[in-house]
This record gives sequence, C-alpha cells and structure tokens, in this order.
Amino acid sequence: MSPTFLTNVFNLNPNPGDVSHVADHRVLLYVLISSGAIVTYLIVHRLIFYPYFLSPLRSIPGPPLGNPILGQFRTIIEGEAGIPQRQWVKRYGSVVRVVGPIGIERLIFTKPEALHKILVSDWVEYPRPGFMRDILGLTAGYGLLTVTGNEHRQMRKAMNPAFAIPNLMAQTDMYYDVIDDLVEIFGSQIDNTERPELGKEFLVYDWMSKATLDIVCSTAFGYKSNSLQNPHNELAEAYENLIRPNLARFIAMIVVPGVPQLLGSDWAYRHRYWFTKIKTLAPLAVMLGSMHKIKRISASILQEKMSDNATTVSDMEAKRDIMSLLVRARKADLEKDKAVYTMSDKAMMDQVLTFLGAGHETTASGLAWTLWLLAKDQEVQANLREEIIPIFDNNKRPDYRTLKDLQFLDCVIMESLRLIPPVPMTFRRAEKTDHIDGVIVPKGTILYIPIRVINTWKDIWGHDAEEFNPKRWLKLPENYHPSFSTLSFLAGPHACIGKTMAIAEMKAVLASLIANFVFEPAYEGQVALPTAAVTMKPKDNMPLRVRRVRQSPAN
Ligand code: HEM
Repeated sequence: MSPTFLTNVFNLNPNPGDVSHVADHRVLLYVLISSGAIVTYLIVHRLIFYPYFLSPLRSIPGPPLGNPILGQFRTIIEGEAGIPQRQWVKRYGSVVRVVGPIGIERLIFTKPEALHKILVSDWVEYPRPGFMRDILGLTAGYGLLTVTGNEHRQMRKAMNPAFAIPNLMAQTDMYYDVIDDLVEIFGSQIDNTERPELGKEFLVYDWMSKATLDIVCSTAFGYKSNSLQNPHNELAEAYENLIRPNLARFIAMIVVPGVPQLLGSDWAYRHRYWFTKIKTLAPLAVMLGSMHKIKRISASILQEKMSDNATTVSDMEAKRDIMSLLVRARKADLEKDKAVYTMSDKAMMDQVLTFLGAGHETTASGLAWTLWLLAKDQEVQANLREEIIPIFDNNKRPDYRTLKDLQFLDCVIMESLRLIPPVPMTFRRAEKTDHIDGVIVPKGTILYIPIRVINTWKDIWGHDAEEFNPKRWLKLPENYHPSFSTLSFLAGPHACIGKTMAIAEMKAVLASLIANFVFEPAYEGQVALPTAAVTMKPKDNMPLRVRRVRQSPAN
C-alpha cells in the first residue's frame, strides 16, 4: 500500500502547511461515496427495481417475491423436491414465475407444446445451464451429461448402439449374478434372527444402492465392484466419498467462477492437503482424493478394454458390457475411415463416471421408492406376486422378453416412476430470446423442467393423480401424451440413454425380491421423505421390514 494512499485516507499529512491534501482527500471521498452509491444502486436494482418494476417477466403469475435476498429459495430448499413447484402450478396455472436468490428469475412451463419446444424442437438453444454442467461434470464426469449441441449429437450417436435392445437382452443375465447375491443376503440375515417368521428390518435404500452399483459396474464396463459382499471395494468406496459432501455447500462453492476448473485440476489434487486445514473445505480433500482414484480406475478399465483383442464370436459375446462395445465400435470406425468422429480416450474415461453418476443412484432410488409404495399397499404387492410366482416357479432368471411381458410388473414400475420420479426436476437455460406459451422469455432465463409436477398434474392424470394406482396404466387417460405426460426419463435428444436398461434392471430386481420376500413398513406411522438432493434418495435410507414369502426348509 503506498504511503500517499495512507496519508490521504487517514489524513496524515506530513506537511501541515500544504493545503493541497485537503483537495486530494475530497476527491478520494467523492470516489468512495459514488462507488458506494453505484454498488447500492446495483444491489437495489437487482433485488427490488428489476424484479418488481422492470423485468419483462413481472406480470407472469407466481408466488410472492419473498425475502429480497433469498426470494423463494428457502421454500424450495426446505420443501420436498418438486412439491413447492406443484403447489405453485396448482395455484397460478401452467406458466409460473419464481424468483430465487439475488433476484434470479426462473420460469416453469407445463404444457406439452412448451415442453416440446424446449426439449425437442429447439433443444440446442435450451442446454443445461452452466452451473448444472459444472456440478454434473465434477460428480458424474464430463461426458454425455455435460456436452451440448453438435458435440452432444456426435457423442450420443456413437453411444446409442451400445444401449440398443439386442445388447440389453444379452445383458439381462448379468443382473441375476448380483440379484442372486442380494436374495441370498436378505434370506440368510432373516434366517439368522431369533424369530425368522417375523422377518428383519433392512435399510432398503442402502441395499438397492449396493446392488445397482454392482449391476451398473458389470453391465457398463465389465468391472466386478462386488459391493454387496465387500463394502470396502475401492471403486465403491471412492464413489461413496465423492457424492457424500454436503450438497448445498458444494453447490454454493461451485457457482463461484473458476472453482469447478480448480477442483478438476491436478494441481488441486496435489495440494488437497491444504483444504483439510479449513473446516468447511475439508470434505473437498476427500472428494478430490476420490475423483483421482476413480480416474485412475477408469483409466485402467479403459486400458484393459483397448488392449483386448477379442476376435472370436464367443469372446465378443462374453464381453457385452457397454464400454467394450464402445471401444470395439471406435476401433472399427477408425479402421474404416480415419476422418470419422470418435470419442477421445479422455471422453471414454469420463463415460465411466457418467454411467456411475447417472445410472446408479437413480435406479436405486426408483427401486427403494417402489418397495415403499408396495409396502404401504399390500393388496397391490400380493397381486404383483401372483403374476410373478408362476414365472419364477419355472425359471429363477427370467429373460428380457419374459420380464417385458409381465403386464402388472410394468404397471407397478411405470406408476412408481410417475409418482416418485428419481430425478424430480432439471433445468434449462434460454440461449435466445423466445416466445413460449404466450410469454416472452429473455435470453439467459433459467427454466425449471418440473418432472414431478408434470407426472402428477391433475389436468392429465385426473383427481387421483397424486395416488399410487398401477392399474391406471391399463387404461390411460384421454389427455395422456406419450412424450410429455410423464417425464421421468425426460424427452428429446437429452432424454435418458439408459431408460430401457434401467427399466429392465428394475424389473429383474423387483420381480426377484417380490417372488421371495414380503415388504412392510418398519414401524407404525412411518413417513418416508426424500433428501433435497439431485435424486430422490430417501432421507433415512428407507427402513422396511422384510419377511420370507415361503419359510425356508430349515424353518
Ligand atoms: C430409474 C433410473 C433412471 C432415471 C429415472 C433416469 C433419469 C434421467 C433423466 C431425467 C435424464 C435427463 C437429465 C437432464 O437432461 O437434465 C437422464 C439423462 C441421462 N441418463 Fe438417466 N436415468 C436413469 C437411469 C440411467 C442409467 C441406468 C443410465 C446408464 C447406465 C443412465 C444414463 C444417462 C445419461 C448418460 C444421461 C444423459 C443423456 C444425454 O444428455 O444425452 N440413466 N436420466
């Protein structure tokens, strides 16, 4: 700091006879006052003038602006995921304006035509917003979930064949290697209690999470994570630590410009020790360590696939995991045409994290909530068992087609995913000024895609839209739109690439569990709530009482 600056600010003039310092002092004072006035004006403009009097969105109905600094943020964060939005749509109609923290406006659109524009016809101009891509990039890899426009088009085209039905049909048997373990673990733990006929309480979400991790690891990249049997598996542990940090704090850090790039750098990994010195930043050190471990494991998985020279049909049949298929397709493409688009090694490695991030917790949440709904509705559970038992009496590992043909199982899963979608909402950002559903949407506006609201909208689903009624899928309502009445897997070019895989997996797990066990609430008056996270992971890991359907011969 220069001595002149100090002299001026604190009026420490070394030469008392000289009056020029008084003029200097005044100039500085004017500068300070006018800067303060500008900053105050900008804050008042941002928090009050703009949202109340100037915003072109101000006449769109919506909840009150609320607290000038937080807006409706507290209601959103403290409410159950998707529920405040549902109340607003009920109250204010099909287009709603919500003001969040520091005056940031968001719009909710619900009509099929509006959703078609945002998600399908103009999807390139409505990408995932930057803050969302930063969060996804760090926790689920810079893969399909973060790329946009042409890069997304090319990457998705390269990946689609690996998710095609013939491949999924061939993979179904891999699910049962994991499911058999799960059934065996539940069964033996029940049998080891003093009164097996009363069953045992299990934290169902935890078990579904282990099972879906093992399934996605083996089907997506042929890796045996074995977390059902070994909770200390390196990849399972690293992934668990990666997603554990407090999400709200993590998001708050990530929106600071430069932080995502810093966290993704090797420098941050090498210097992570320093984060442990500050209590609030300490979880980041664990997260950086986990990211590094996952990258190392992904690199070795990819290396192994690339050096794999499977040429015989039986070798190739054995290696039907998604990553093997991608590596083989890339090799073939390059041999045919050197100029063709192929994914870089880094992009391929990032897909490992994308499959883990996108395909594990989502499917686990879907399964846990389905078991909860069945635990609360014993009649539906019994009807489902009635459909499944004859199949399992013949074959304990029903294939893709057999599972697909189980009509009531399909209804139960579709209804559960409708009512409690594992991803309750997502976001888009307008990259152009546009007209949607009669309102002007300025460039830069953040749009809520309110998955849970649409899925339970009474205008489409009728008066019992918020109730669990699998039979509704046998006769769909008149207003039903095949793409925009349930958005659990979204629609358009960014729709879930793993949809068919997730549904087949959920069917195999659920059918095997319901054939073997009865699920009941763990205690009277149990209420299940989701965490306010990206997925609908249950807050208490969903304790349920599990009993054997038929007593084992030992009993
Ligand atoms: C019940 C289970 C699942 C649900 C409810 C679900 C839901 C979703 C949703 C809503 C999106 C769109 C997100 C957005 O655009 O903001 C999405 C995208 C995606 N999902 Fe899933 N998902 C599930 C399972 C899976 C599985 C098993 C995989 C793969 C192994 C997977 C891979 C992906 C990928 C890669 C994307 C990005 C697609 C793109 O942008 O092109 N998902 N998923």
